[in-house]
Amino acid sequence: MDKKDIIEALKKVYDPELNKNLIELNMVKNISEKNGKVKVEVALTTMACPMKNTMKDDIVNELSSLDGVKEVEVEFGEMTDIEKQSIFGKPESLNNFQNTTVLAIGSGKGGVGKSTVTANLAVTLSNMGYNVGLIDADILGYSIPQIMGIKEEKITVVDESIIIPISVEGVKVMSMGNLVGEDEALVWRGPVLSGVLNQFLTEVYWGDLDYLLLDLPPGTGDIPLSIMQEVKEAKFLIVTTPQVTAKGVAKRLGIMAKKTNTEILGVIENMSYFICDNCDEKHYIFGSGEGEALSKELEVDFLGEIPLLKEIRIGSDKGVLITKDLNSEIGQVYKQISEKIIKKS
Ligand SMILES: Nc1ncnc2c1ncn2[C@@H]1O[C@H](COP(=O)(O)OP(=O)(O)OP(=O)(O)O)[C@@H](O)[C@H]1O
Repeated sequence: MDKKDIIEALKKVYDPELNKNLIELNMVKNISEKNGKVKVEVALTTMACPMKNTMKDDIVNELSSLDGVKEVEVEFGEMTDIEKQSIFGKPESLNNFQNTTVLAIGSGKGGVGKSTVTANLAVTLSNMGYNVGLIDADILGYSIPQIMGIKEEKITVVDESIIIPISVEGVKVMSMGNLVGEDEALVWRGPVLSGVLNQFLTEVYWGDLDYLLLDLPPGTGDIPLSIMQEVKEAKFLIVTTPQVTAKGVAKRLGIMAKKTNTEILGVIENMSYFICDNCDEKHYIFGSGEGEALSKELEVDFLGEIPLLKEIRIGSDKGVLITKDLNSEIGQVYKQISEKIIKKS
């Protein structure tokens, strides 16, 4: 039996998601044959690949049709990070973002208001006269279109290759939510998600930006890590709430940033206090001082406290940005935080 025949047969087996054959994708790591028994070792982009069984069946079918093959064994392994990058690409070194400050906004826990803070920071920076872009890097759990009132809008693609972001309140926005239907089931794999983010970074026509904000998924998963490792220009902002539990998990993100030598611009505490309608006093209902304590523990700046406001919640439910008016009370809170960011970036 000639190995060349086996390779030719494997060229007929495609990764259904990537639409390329196994040889082209360099997925076949080893082929052995003894007395009509063929063993093929295949490296997948992830062991959780939902197409594993389909690929196995295809390999068995193709190889069984070769003369002399009596038995086919398929063994799966996983590609190395470098091999994955050769398939999905790496973000370019942000060539067209030479004069852009990239701000990656992360949190430990979900629900601390990171997306709300990102959207309002973007609008505030834009109101202060800067050119601002925003990438919803929470590819599957996107909420930026809802918060910014652009749920119904669709991204424009010119000449099948130039992707034009949506403009809202002067901010250019790119979110998966404007590319797919709201309830569309997205069962994507880690490397594919990173691939989408790379595309957002490299294939979208952003023009000249002063600031590019990335709304990260919560926690310390693949996306925050790949940004820390690959988007060297990114500076991190950590959003937390006054609860001790939120601080604990946010700290892990900070530690991850430190380990990867990623700059942390500072910590923002959201939902810090509630101003009572009747007595006009600040009530620290979730506790106080945890955001500042986190910044001290991470040895980074504390950038400010954002109040818990009914209007903020209503605003994001309705897609109305509360910081549209830079001179409003909340507009001023965001302006002060933005000024600190500008100074440090
Ligand atoms: N300062 C605030 N005052 C009142 N409500 C707020 C405030 N910040 C955020 N919210 C509300 O909290 C909810 C969660 O906010 P958001 O979606 O921004 O959180 P998140 O941290 O991005 O969550 P996830 O990471 O899980 O997507 C929303 O309903 C939002 O309107």
